[in-house]
Parts: sequence; structure tokens; C-alpha cells
Amino acid sequence: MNGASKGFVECRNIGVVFGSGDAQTEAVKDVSITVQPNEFVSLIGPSGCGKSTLLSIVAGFAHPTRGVATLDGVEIRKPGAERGVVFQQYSLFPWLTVRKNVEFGLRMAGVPSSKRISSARTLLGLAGLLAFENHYPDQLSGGMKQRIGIVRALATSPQVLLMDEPFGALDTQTRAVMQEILTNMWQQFRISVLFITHDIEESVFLSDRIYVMTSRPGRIKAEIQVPLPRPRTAAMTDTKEFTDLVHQLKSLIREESLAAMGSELGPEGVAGFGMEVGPGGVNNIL
Ligand SMILES: Nc1ncnc2c1ncn2[C@@H]1O[C@H](COP(=O)(O)OP(=O)(O)OP(=O)(O)O)[C@@H](O)[C@H]1O
Repeated sequence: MNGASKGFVECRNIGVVFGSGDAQTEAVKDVSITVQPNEFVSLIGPSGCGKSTLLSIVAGFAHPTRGVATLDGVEIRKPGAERGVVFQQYSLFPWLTVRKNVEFGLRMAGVPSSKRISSARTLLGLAGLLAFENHYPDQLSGGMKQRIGIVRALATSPQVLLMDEPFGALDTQTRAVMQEILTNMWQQFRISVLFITHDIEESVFLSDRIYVMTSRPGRIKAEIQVPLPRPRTAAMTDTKEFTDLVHQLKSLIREESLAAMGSELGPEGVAGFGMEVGPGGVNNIL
């Protein structure tokens, strides 16, 4: 487990351009975001606005064209054990048992076998999966696989957990349970989380703070603090505070999704949607 002051992520003036010439795509433009130690921050925005690109930069899988990403003041240049990553695809090794999957990062780090086994078993116990330690991934449900993905990312005691739509493939009920499990584990491990989701309720339920991105090239459109107390409970999702916040975020995203469609749709394409096509693209007229 980490000291309280570790895990400060900062992206400063990040710009990302893919390709060159006619095939050039400006994916992200001048984005500055932070995740404080132990903070849970979500990134939301219309499809293609550069959320995964930003997360990949913080993970060290990609490099920005402009700007810099740092962890605790040190520039991020490559992946590292202090940053755990969880994707929507479970990305478990099918030929390894559940416990061996969780042990994998520790093995790479040269941790001796007995220590690896005890760490993996402790984590699997916390996630309610100890009884499945000798099963193989394809013997488990989607929710269980994703719990293992989270446990595996936590095994190397990262300071930051980077999650790209981790519950996107799960059904609604499993997703709700996973959100509670994640919140519990996050509180227990006291790490920073950068979380991508398309589900606005999920972002409000989980986050301390939410960045809303514009349509491509992605910029920061709004930064919203979530004032709901911790621990969060399912009952909170019925409160006015929660639903007002969800409503506010939905209209911000809707504006951006419409802007993103502006160059693709004509007046016929938007007929009946409460929209019109003007010189600057699609406008919401509701
Ligand atoms: N390797 C790449 N080469 C060229 N273009 C890319 C590459 N990766 C991403 N892009 C483009 O950059 C833009 C941002 O992509 P990105 O996947 O980061 O968006 P996103 O917000 O995560 O999208 P979604 O919500 O649909 O997952 C998109 O237009 C995408 O097509």
C-alpha cells in the first residue's frame, strides 16, 4: 500500500496528432488535467474525442506530440509497475490459472514464489475470488474476469490505476456490483484512479471529479466536482443532487456529440431529433 502523497498525475498542455499529410488526425488539443493522490477522476466525452489516447499517454504506451505527462513530477516515457492498467477487454492470459494471472506482474518484477502466492491469494480473497484461484479464465463470468483484471492490476501495488471502460462489456446488474467492489478496493488501497467511461451515472457514482471533453480534437470542456459524500451507496443515485449532476453532464455531452456529427449529417439526417444544421454544424434546438 502506498504513502498518501504518491500518485499525483499531471498532463500539461497535451496535444496529439496522428499520421501526416492528408491522413493527419488531430486527436487531442492542449489538454491539461490532474489526478491528485488518492483521487478518483473520470474522463468523459463523445466517441473519438481522445480519452483512450490520453490514458495511453499516462500509461506510457503512447507519447504526446506536444506537452508532457508526469507522475509525481517525473515525466512518463514508458509503462511502469507504479501504473496499473485495466481495459474493457479482460486481457487475461487464458492458459494461466486465475492465481497465476494475478501473480504475473509480480513474477515479472522478480518477486519470489512464496511471496507471490500469498499476495495473490490475499488480493483474490478481498475480491471474493479465492475459491476460483485454480480455475482458468474461460471458466468464469465476465464480471469475475474483470474483477481478476482489477486484482491483477493492483498486485504490483501501483500508485495509479488507469481504467479504460472497464465495465463496458458487463450487464447492468453486474456493472453496479463491480462499481461497489471498485469503490471498496479503491478506498482500501488509497490509490489515484483515472477512469474512462461512456456511462454518465457511473462517472458520478464513482468519481471525486469529472473532466468533460469536447468532440475531436478533444479539449477540456468542463471540470465538475462531485460533492456526494463517501462511502457512496446505491440509494444516493435517487437523490436530487445525483440526478441534477447527471443531467448537467448529459447536456454537456449531448452538445459535443452533436458538434461531432455536424460535419457528417445534413438537415435530413437530423430531422426529428430536435436539431438543425447551421453553418457551424449541428445545433441543439430543444
Ligand atoms: N493509432 C492511431 N492512428 C491514427 N488515429 C488514431 C490512432 N489512435 C486513435 N486515433 C484517432 O484519434 C481519435 C481519438 O481516439 P481515441 O480512441 O483516443 O478516442 P476515445 O475518446 O477513446 O473514443 P471512444 O470513446 O470511441 O473509445 C479518433 O479519431 C481516432 O480515430
